[in-house]
Amino acid sequence: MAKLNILVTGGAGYIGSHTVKLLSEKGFNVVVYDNLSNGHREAVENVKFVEGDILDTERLSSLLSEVKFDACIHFAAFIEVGESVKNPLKFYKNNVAGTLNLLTLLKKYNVKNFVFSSTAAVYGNPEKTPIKEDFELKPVNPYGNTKLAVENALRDMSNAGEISYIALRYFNASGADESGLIGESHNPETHLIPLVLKTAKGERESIKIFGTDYPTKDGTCIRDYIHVNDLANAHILALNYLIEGGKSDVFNCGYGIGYSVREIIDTAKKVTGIDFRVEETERREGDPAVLVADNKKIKKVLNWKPQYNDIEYIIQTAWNWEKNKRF
Ligand SMILES: NC(=O)c1ccc[n+]([C@@H]2O[C@H](COP(=O)([O-])OP(=O)(O)OC[C@H]3O[C@@H](n4cnc5c(N)ncnc54)[C@H](O)[C@@H]3O)[C@@H](O)[C@H]2O)c1
Ligand SMILES: O=c1ccn([C@@H]2O[C@H](COP(=O)(O)OP(=O)(O)O[C@H]3O[C@H](CO)[C@H](O)[C@H](O)[C@H]3O)[C@@H](O)[C@H]2O)c(=O)[nH]1
Repeated sequence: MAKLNILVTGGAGYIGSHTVKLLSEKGFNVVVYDNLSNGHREAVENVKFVEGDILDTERLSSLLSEVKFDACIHFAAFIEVGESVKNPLKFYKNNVAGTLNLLTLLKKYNVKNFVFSSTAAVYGNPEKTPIKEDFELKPVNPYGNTKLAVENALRDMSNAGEISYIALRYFNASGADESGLIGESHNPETHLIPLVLKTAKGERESIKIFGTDYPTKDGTCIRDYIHVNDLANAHILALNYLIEGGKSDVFNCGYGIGYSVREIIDTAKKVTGIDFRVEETERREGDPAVLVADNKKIKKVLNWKPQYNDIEYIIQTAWNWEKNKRF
């Protein structure tokens, strides 16, 4: 059977590059389309790479007319919540206008299957935990609003028969591939685990705990950290489901287990064997106290099975990467 052609926007980024590696291993023919605004060319050395922007209609059209794609997995976006509050237009332009441009061209070239990177940020400050997909969607920052806007567009397009899509609402992506060849490398880095490990490495003086007065067991925020390769696998399952004719849907991606900021720091000290400085500071604006996924739906419908659900393994793989980063 001929290999299926998959367009991966933002494939040179953190989650994208792990998914691209798995797609290649599973026998898909991958083309990465990325403008390298935050991605790394070295992260996708073994697949076809096109440097381009999702807002660049000409470049994208030329690729779509050259290759007949069976599906698109769309990671390309700006991701930093704090920056989205300061510069919302930049986020609406890239995450919403960019995605609408991509969807317009996919429609023109008859690419009907679409997997979208959504986020737990669409839930805002949920009243209950764990969070189910049918909870109210009320983002508390522009980043979350841009992701919800795209989810809405996809639902309406799907209802009109224009597309079949899966939106995956990621909780906290973390860890790195065991090969040590790819891993998380954001600039600036704002995510807790890489920042903690940079502190262990001596690259930063201390790790700051943003808020110790949350209504949680130890006063710090709780998150659901999912290994990036379990997330990558969710994309493969979503893709196969759509290709086999599955109907459009939305799924949480998380383990359903929460760890506090203090627990992450303690585990990092254990895994690295290094003691480092921890500072307790004010809350960071807009951080919900607890974000933990109810993952029953993705397990049931896509038969997703977590393989790396172990916080020590997650931090160990992130540490292996952090010590020997290639980019
Ligand atoms: N990291 C997380 O914990 C997390 C959580 C929820 C959702 N997400 C979503 O997952 C996706 C991937 O996140 P990530 O952590 O891998 O981020 P990342 O920044 O590492 O990857 C995003 C990639 O998209 C590219 N890109 C951005 N704008 C582009 C454009 N206009 N045209 C072409 N390429 C463009 C960047 O160069 C980068 O390679 C994003 O859509 C993000 O919103 C991430
Ligand atoms: O130096 C730091 C960095 C983070 N934190 C805390 O650690 C937790 C995790 O923070 P991250 O920045 O690593 O991740 P977030 O939960 O804020 O956000 C991530 O997951 C969200 C979905 O849950 C969104 O998708 C978002 O884009 C993505 O960055 C939060 O309580 C945060 O306050 C600290 O205490 N100190």
